[in-house]
Amino acid sequence: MLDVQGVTRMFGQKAAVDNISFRIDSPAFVGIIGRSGAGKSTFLRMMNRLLDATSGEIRVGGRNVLALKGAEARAWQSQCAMIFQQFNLVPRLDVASNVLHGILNRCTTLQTMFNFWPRADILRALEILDRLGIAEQAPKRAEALSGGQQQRVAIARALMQDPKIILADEPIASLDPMNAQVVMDTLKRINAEDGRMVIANLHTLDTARRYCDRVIGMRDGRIVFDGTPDQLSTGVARDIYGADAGFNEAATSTSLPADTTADGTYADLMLS
Ligand SMILES: Nc1ncnc2c1ncn2[C@@H]1O[C@H](COP(=O)(O)OP(=O)(O)OP(=O)(O)O)[C@@H](O)[C@H]1O
Repeated sequence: MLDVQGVTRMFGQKAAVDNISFRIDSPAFVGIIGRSGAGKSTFLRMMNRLLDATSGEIRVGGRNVLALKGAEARAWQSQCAMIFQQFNLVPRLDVASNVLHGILNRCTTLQTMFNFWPRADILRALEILDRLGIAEQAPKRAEALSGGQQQRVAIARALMQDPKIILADEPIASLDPMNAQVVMDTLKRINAEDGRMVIANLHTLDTARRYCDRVIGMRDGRIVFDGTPDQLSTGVARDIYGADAGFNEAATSTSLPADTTADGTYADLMLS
């Protein structure tokens, strides 16, 4: 399904992503973990063609998507929708229009200028918002929503593209644990119900363990771990994060403890 072969991205003399290879054969939920600067975002940005690779291939359905040009490259970008830590919505625009922006590249300039969308597309956007539990927010400005709701709007916009793959670059890094859980549950549902592959860069081990079928650990641009969440022991995590013997897993936790209190006291620490 997805075959990454020897992908490298240089910035000057530095390899941000250094000759990485892996295959994903099913529409799995894959987490990429590693400390800040490990190369996680650079990889996702290459996959989505926001950034060119220096060398290597990413084969999907037999073709190398890194070599696609023009309209074919744009078509590929629709098939692998990306969501970002900062949501990247148009803040002053209503939620429904933000979702419809997922199909911007299929619309004429006039349609976009006058915010005119075919009825069928509007209905589909509302259907997607309803599925994600935020239909009642459709007429509101995006900026009026909470972070968790905004990220669900961004997921709805991605779904509007009907992508095969969803790339999520630290989708919960700006959210409190409660909203983080809602967003991760949403991504998991889309993965399980629709069979869309999800590849998510994650800062925290507990999230990777809880949601992923497979975890890839990156360090200094290289893959240093590729396995199941069960295989992600504290020792392995220590290697991935380049931490010393004093490494404390709690320092990468965003989970809600069972006894989270009404005043919202919980561990909200990340290793960066
Ligand atoms: N445009 C750029 N120009 C120069 N260096 C860059 C550029 N983008 C990324 N880098 C470098 O490439 C390396 C990998 O960065 P990248 O953002 O992919 O890491 P990351 O694992 O996603 O980290 P974070 O979790 O902080 O986002 C870092 O050393 C970074 O400084």
